Amino acid sequence: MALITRSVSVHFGGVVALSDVTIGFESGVVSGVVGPNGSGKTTLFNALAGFVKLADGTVVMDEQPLDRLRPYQRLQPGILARTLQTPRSDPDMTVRESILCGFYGSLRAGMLRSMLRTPAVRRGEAGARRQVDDIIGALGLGPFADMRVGGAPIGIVRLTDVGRAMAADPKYLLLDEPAAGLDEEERARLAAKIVDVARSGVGVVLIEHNFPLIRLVCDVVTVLNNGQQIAHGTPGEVSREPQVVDAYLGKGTHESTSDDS
Ligand SMILES: Nc1ncnc2c1ncn2[C@@H]1O[C@H](COP(=O)(O)OP(=O)(O)OP(=O)(O)O)[C@@H](O)[C@H]1O
Repeated sequence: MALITRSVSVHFGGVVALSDVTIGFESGVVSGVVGPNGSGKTTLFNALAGFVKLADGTVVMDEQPLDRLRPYQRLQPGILARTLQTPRSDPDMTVRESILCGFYGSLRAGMLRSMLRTPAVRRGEAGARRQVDDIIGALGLGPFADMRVGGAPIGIVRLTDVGRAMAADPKYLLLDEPAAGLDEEERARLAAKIVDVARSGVGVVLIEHNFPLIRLVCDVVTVLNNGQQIAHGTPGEVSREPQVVDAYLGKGTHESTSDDS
């Protein structure tokens, strides 16, 4: 099972944001996407989620083409979830409420059953609350659970956004720089949870600038440059590719990456 872009190109006027990109993001795997600023990483997520028009190519999930599905049809609980580079949680919600929102679609029980609070509705809510507690615990958000998102530090806001996306129980989880602004401890917890989620069968795709984090969590990495895929392989393999070093990692990193596998 995989989420695949096949020969995808995206243009913004004269700007070629993606050019003939074919990548498969597999279930149960953490796939990294790296590249310099403006290389097309977020556009790739927008192409997967249906937020941009493809100039060419197609997006396929588990052998089904997604091209006719609009973003709200792709970003459904149990299908696809994503976080944005700049989280957009409601600032007046608490961290716990915000994560609980991730369950919203899977809890939709119809107005009448919800109003009557039938046993099935109550069981669904209780199950969701338990899972929220698990996510809060795994991401270390316990001390912040009742804090308003609007008053929380950026690292907590970002982790809340990741928690909300995880709560949607997606088949594929797209994380756009989720570790930006996190301290070392938060990053380590996030890394462990990402790997956990992938091992439970979810295909996790991670845009990340921090290469040590990529090494820690990613099974495979794709490197983009100027909208083109310039490398694909394990973190160790791609970090040894001269064109990746030149385009992204910076000269002088050959030595520091050479003992990696
Ligand atoms: N809505 C848009 N309209 C016009 N140009 C855009 C739009 N979105 C992206 N671009 C351009 O497409 C190219 C790829 O941008 P994209 O945001 O995908 O890169 P990125 O790798 O995610 O960058 P960053 O690391 O800075 O987030 C850039 O040249 C960018 O300026």
